[in-house]
Amino acid sequence: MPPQIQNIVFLDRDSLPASVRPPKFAHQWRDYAATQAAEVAERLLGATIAITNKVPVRAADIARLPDLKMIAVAATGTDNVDLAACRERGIVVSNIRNYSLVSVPEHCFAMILALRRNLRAYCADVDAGLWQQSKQFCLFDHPIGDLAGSRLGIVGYGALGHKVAQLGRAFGMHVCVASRSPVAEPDVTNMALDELLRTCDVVSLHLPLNDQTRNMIGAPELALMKPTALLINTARGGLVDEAALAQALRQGTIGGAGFDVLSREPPAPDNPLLGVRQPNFMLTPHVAWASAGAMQTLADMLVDNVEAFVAGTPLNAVG
Ligand SMILES: NC(=O)C1=CN([C@@H]2O[C@H](COP(=O)(O)OP(=O)(O)OC[C@H]3O[C@@H](n4cnc5c(N)ncnc54)[C@H](O)[C@@H]3O)[C@@H](O)[C@H]2O)C=CC1
Ligand SMILES: O=C(O)C(=O)CO
Repeated sequence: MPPQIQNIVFLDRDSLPASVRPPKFAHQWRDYAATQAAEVAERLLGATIAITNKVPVRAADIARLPDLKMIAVAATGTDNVDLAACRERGIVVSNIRNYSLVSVPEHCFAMILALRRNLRAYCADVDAGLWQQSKQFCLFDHPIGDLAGSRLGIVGYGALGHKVAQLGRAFGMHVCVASRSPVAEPDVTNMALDELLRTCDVVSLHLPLNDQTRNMIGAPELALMKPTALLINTARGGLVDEAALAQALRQGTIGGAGFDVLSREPPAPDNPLLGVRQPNFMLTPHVAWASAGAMQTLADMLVDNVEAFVAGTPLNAVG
């Protein structure tokens, strides 16, 4: 029997500026630069393998795609795919693991250091000519903190949580973890989420978005945090109630926040966090993963996943 030709469709090719090698099996490949939610089913018609970075593939799409056998997610997070509908239909969903273990933690610490040392406020002062008017050699008008000796709280202790903890220790921070099961590591203090929020100086989120974690940080949780504490979110926007965070930042009930993700991306103009123009809030456009090296590793792993599926030995299956 001749081998079946796989029909591969990449829904958002422009979201991965890296070289994607052709898979080593008979196939037809179609790229779309970007795809709107309403176009998904039509574009995947006849596809056996779908590739998506962030385009949603929902139950209603899956119901219209009898040929679909695999969804290769070009990311770690699979919250854009209806995993239950895929399970029901026997569609294999794979993700990319451990590709950004340098890029994301370094992005977290870029934000933590910038916020703790008030770099945005100082750079704005220099841009506004305030240093030139200073009566002494330095201009000191915003508080600066050190990381050494402070508490780093990590929520979700998987691949990225571990790496962020390692960097935290290198900065002399004491690592506290809120995870689903206690961590047996001598230099980690296990805590319930409430205690972690109450006692940590920096809180960094590293867990997937799902029905259990959606909006897990809302007004009551933010109210537990120290007025000097920083909240860092490079995981998923839906983990945090954005209106409640905007209010906490405006009222100064937390020290600051560094976010790389929002509940909807690209964000709607009325996203409450877009309106927070304060130096103690930093927002980056979902690029923590996007060092050139991490993106190329991801692209290579993506094709590994597709090849493994076609060989009958799926890799990184989710759900
Ligand atoms: N901003 C960016 O560019 C990137 C964002 N991400 C996000 O980071 C997330 C984490 O990535 P990894 O660490 O690689 O994933 P991972 O699967 O290695 O770790 C996730 C951890 O969260 C834990 N967890 C799940 N539910 C929990 C709960 N309710 N309470 C406490 N812990 C819980 C899991 O047990 C696991 O240890 C991804 O799901 C993705 O959404 C990942 C890569 C890049
Ligand atoms: O890998 C992920 O989950 C990301 O968010 C990067 O796209």
